[in-house]
Amino acid sequence: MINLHDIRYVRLGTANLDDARRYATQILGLQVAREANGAVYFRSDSRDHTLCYYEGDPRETTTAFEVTSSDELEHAAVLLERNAFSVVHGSREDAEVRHVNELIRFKDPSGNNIELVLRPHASGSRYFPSRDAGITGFSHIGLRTTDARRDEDFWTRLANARVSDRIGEAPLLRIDEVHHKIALFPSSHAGVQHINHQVESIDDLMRAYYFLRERNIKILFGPGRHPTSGAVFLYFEGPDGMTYEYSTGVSHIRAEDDSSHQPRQFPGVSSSYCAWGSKPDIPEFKA
Ligand SMILES: O=C/C=C/C(C(=O)O)=C(/O)C(=O)O
Ligand SMILES: [Fe+2]
Repeated sequence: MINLHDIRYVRLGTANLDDARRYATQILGLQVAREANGAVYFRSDSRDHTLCYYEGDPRETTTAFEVTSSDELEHAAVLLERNAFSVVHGSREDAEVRHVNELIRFKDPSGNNIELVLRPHASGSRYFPSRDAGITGFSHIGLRTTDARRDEDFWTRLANARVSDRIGEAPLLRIDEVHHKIALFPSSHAGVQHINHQVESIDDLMRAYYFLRERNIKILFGPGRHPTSGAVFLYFEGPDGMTYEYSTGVSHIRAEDDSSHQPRQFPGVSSSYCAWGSKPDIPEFKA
């Protein structure tokens, strides 16, 4: 079993690094950790970085998960290879660029780029956001899947993910007590579908709504409440067509309830995505 300890960072190629930097700081509100070798690293919490934009193809998206020991990393590599996934061991330079001690890379069955990293760096300095967006940290991603059942099997059988709920064929998967850290949304192609940051309160979310509208940032969904995790959310458009989400109040499934938790099946209708009646302008969320 691949033991995913936590989601760690997303790496995104971009054709315009200046625009991406401006957006990530002035709109999203993240802190620049550093700029180096054609890449900008952003912090959202106490970690070294949780987002990296680099000069490259915007269709190239990568998600990293932390594993907790060298044995776990090696075990994951062996298990993946045994199941016919091709695994690349990151070089020393790859690890340095990612501010981790070691990593392996592979593609999930849909072709999503996944990295497993060992000892990703923490930061000794306090997170100091570029604007007061109320961000408390990077929390989850939506991943596109070309076959939701197959990929649910991959994440839950080969790795330690568990299904918290499903909307239609889309599973929301947890790897710790948080309702979900990965959500798989059916699509014709692979790639990160959305990037979630938690904010402190509904006030932050509503402040963001007016802030974004004033700056002509396209609101894609919300404000609303997800019936699944109970989180209040707002989705909006980022550089290169990426979707960003702020949400607050995501539910937890406590360790003592983990084995008895029964995923709920929500139908693929709009009220399963938002309990308040907001309609998504996001293809993967359209009922
Ligand atoms: O619309 C479906 C999304 C559900 C949730 C949730 O329950 O919080 C997400 O955050 C998501 O996967 O986007
Ligand atoms: Fe989300």
